[in-house]
Amino acid sequence: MIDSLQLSAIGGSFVVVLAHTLLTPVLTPVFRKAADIVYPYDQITINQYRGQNMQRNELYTAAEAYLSKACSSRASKLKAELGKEHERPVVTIDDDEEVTDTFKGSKVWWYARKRPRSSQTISFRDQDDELKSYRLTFNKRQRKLVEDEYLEYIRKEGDAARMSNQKRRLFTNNPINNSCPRPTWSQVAFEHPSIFDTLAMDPEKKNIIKDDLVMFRDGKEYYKKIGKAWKRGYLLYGPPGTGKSSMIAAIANFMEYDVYDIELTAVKTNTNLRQIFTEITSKAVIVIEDIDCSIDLTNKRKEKKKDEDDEETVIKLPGQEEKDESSKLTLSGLLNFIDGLWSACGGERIIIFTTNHLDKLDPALIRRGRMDMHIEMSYCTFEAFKVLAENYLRVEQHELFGTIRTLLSEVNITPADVAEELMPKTLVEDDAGESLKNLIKVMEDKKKAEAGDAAKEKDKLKGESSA
Ligand SMILES: Nc1ncnc2c1ncn2[C@@H]1O[C@H](COP(=O)(O)OP(=O)(O)OP(=O)(O)O)[C@@H](O)[C@H]1O
Ligand SMILES: [Mg+2]
Repeated sequence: MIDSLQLSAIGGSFVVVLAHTLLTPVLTPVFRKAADIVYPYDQITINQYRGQNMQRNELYTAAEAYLSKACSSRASKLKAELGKEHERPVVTIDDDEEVTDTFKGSKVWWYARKRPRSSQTISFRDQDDELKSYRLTFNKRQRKLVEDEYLEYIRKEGDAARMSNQKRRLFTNNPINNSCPRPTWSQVAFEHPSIFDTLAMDPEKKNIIKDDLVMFRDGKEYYKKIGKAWKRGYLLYGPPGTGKSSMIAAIANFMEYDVYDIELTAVKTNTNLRQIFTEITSKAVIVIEDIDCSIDLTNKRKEKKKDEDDEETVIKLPGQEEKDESSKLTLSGLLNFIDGLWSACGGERIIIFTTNHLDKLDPALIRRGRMDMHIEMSYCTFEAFKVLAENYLRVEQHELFGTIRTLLSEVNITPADVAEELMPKTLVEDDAGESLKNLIKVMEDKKKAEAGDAAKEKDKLKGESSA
């Protein structure tokens, strides 16, 4: 009979691992029965990390949030930290403290444990020299209720509490060097204010993206049914200042996910990449910005014969020596995390690449299925301008809108440049007409400059052909 279990949540199902038996197998049934009468309880241990301490155990995180919400009032030893938006301190039960909970009329005991990490244990979190866990104790008769219903209930309630309590976080991977040979993450509170309403782009396009995100968020069962990992890839491309980073923030805010901003140049090998990926929890937006600057794929591809396998292409990091073959990050390594076997670890993840140069990327990296949706962030259209005018000037209509519409169809101006002109020059100034006139002047100057450039180019071509 198993009396003590270790438990982890992996991709939606619980895996029960035999930890040790409190009663030895040699006990006779009669003796066992007597022992059950003396101590009729079973225990489940929920460790903070699972799998050689490589991955966070999401059941632990959920239990922590659940206990904070539902049981902390019954504990006498508590710890407090600031929650979302610094609004109110969030109180959780302290280490070595026990609280009780009741589920469907049955009482259970939660005990928060902490013990020192042994020197042999591998950790990618150098700051953690202690292993934490919860020990859940319950009457043997409630074993089925706990395993089948209570733990799932804890996970759901805990996840909901975590979302409403916790500040969302922005993670970035630290560079690997002699003093820090293993990949680690740094984190800060994610407080970017960009949302879909403030994003300047065609409302129709915006709605398509929002619908796609909602489909993804609610699609756990669907993804399972079709046998696909629960993840979605978006490729954002367009010139600088068209809102790619703002779109990432809007997606993260819309989904209420944490953001993992991966600095590929700080990753040296496929092993490092695997280590940082396995640390990422679910409900995450994984971002690789300016992917064309982080990696150099095209030159290598050109050197390769056409029929060679794309996926063996070496990703050459800036400054990395050609001869440095031992420490390399390969395209196959990166693809493995986007849609290989490792991509299914964690679940509910959005992967976003951004680039200013779509043509510089290897087609293997951005093919549909890997990057499911390609989103062009374009120069400012009239529809996008109206969003900015509403946000910055609080005007929906103005007599100058007609002129602006015409100019926007004639010159390429980024939403960032339009936003700059619409921004009042002083905090007290609130003259929409003045800001719109400034914008018109900037666009007219741009138009003249472009016309001058075109004329010069024409003259040059004429000169060349007559020579
Ligand atoms: N589509 C947009 N909607 C709203 N604001 C925008 C938009 N595009 C740009 N901006 C404004 O311009 C600033 C720069 O935009 P952002 O950083 O999102 O551009 P980007 O496409 O990521 O540029 P880069 O390619 O240089 O990284 C933002 O802080 C925002 O204020
Ligand atoms: Mg950007």
